[in-house]
Amino acid sequence: MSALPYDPQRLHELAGELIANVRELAQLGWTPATSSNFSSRLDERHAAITVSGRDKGRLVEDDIMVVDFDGRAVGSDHRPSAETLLHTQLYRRFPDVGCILHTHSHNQTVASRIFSRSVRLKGYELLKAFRGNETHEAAIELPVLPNSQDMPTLAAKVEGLLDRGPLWGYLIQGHGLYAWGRDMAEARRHLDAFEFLLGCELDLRRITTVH
Ligand SMILES: CSC[C@@H](O)[C@@H](O)C(=O)COP(=O)(O)O
Ligand SMILES: [Zn+2]
Repeated sequence: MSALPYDPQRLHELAGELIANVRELAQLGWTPATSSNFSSRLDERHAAITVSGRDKGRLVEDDIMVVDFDGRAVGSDHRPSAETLLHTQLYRRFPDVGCILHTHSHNQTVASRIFSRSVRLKGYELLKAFRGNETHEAAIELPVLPNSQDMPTLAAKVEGLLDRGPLWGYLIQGHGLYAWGRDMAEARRHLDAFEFLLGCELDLRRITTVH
């Protein structure tokens, strides 16, 4: 029996899934210069999360560590992602959140600087990619938060947003996107949909500006 307070076999499986998915995201250019961080819920008290500062395009199993929901390293002395609190706050608050993906793509970064408070996504068939949306006639808000290096400040702003209604993600100004879901597949779907729709919104802005 393992002395660890989590299931090491489950950690191994989740690490494999994180590594495979993050590699794809890195190949898309969404994790430049060691940016971005990723996690999966391990159980009701622990998450597997990327070690801070690692090259997300070249992750190996040692680059995935365990934290408890207070953000403390468990079973290793690695330093967890600088933004661990933005992950653990979602795991604590929503028992059905199973995976959180944070990326710094070009579209996400540009959009986060152009749209000041939120991006309203409306009239797209792809809105149905977001859990709970059945029709393109819906509109969803992607909030934009001011950036901060102070994670408790950022996390408090996120809590305020979460109090207002359902969210699938948020942008941080000049920084990137957080998206989540019940599992990796759903979190990827939400992340991919946000990326695609932000690209559309940026193109629409360009076209409108040219004419
Ligand atoms: C390399 S700058 C990006 C970081 O400051 C941060 O925003 C980020 O996404 C990655 O931080 P990390 O501590 O590796 O999880
Ligand atoms: Zn970041």
